[in-house]
Amino acid sequence: MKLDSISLINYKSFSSAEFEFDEKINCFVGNNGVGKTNVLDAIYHLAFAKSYFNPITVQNIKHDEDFFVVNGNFIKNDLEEKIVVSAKKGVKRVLKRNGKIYDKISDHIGLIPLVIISPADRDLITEGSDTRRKFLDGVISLSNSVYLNKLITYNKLLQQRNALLKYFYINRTFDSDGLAVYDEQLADLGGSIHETRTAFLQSFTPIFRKYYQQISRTEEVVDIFYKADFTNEDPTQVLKNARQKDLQLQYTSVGTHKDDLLFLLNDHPVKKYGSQGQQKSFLTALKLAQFEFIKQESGTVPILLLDDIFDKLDASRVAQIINMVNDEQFGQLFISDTHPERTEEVIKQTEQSYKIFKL
Ligand SMILES: Nc1ncnc2c1ncn2[C@@H]1O[C@H](COP(=O)(O)OP(=O)(O)OP(=O)(O)O)[C@@H](O)[C@H]1O
Repeated sequence: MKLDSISLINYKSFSSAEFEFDEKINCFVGNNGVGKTNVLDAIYHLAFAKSYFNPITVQNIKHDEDFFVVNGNFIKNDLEEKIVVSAKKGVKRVLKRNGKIYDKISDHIGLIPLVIISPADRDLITEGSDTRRKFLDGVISLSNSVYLNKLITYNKLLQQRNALLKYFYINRTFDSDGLAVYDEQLADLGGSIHETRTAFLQSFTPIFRKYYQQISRTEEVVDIFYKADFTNEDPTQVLKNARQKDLQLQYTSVGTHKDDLLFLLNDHPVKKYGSQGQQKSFLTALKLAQFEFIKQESGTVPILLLDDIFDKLDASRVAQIINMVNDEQFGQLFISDTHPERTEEVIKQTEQSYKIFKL
């Protein structure tokens, strides 16, 4: 998977720009705010039809303009893939592949395998459990559409059960059988979602730990603990036990929609006890494990975007990361950094072809 070139019109800070890329390493360097991350985000936009940083599409249109267009020329399996994503104020965004507009944008997801590692990933550590579930579900769903459908159905049922709880509360009524219908279905789907997540984490966690070890080269031990309501107990019983509480709360307080991942460093929460560099290493290892999974499942080497990767990491960890991604199992890289000299020095050591774009 290679990106040959992109052009941007009215994308964030850019009025108009074109870039022709090296097939291995591409670096964007320059001061804060010059648009390095914006270029990476434009590439992300081509793969996922949305920004990694700003989910509100129109806010990615350059200030005082009405539209943006991002054009990318990829090569996948020796074939050209011309992807164009555009958005206009007041109109739905449009995504085209080789001149043909997608009816369903979701059909595009997966065509351009891509992983981004960015300071914004810290949300995975600092934000609520939904951020971590999204990450987990995103990786699993890429190769498991049955799982994705189960998640969608589970969420629909959950909304219906919550509406029923609200109805009971407002009307001071209760219908045990009515609730039981939802409980059974939620327990069934939730139990299966829990099983898939457990099995996934069993294979994902060792890979993640391997990457953390490679980055840190220390005795530090990291782990991911899966915190779930539907464990060994019968999920129907778990839901039943929570009924009184749910009726008061008017929503379903237990289930797979409450699952969380606890990120641990030497048995302690990395959020509380990890240094900034350790947290960044943790997140980088998570994303590299995600990369390995996507590669396995798609059979294509994903594009890797490393946004501000050198920030907060010591020289040894930076060198380890660059060594790792220099390995032939990694493909084309896009890196952003504020220090041109530092970037070039590190990149030269890889003895790979590279291009530096001074913005
Ligand atoms: N819709 C928009 N229209 C115009 N400018 C925008 C828009 N969205 C973001 N920007 C501008 O883009 C700039 C940020 O660019 P970017 O995040 O790419 O910087 P960077 O070079 O990566 O900086 P840093 O080194 O601080 O990470 C800011 O000046 C911001 O105001």
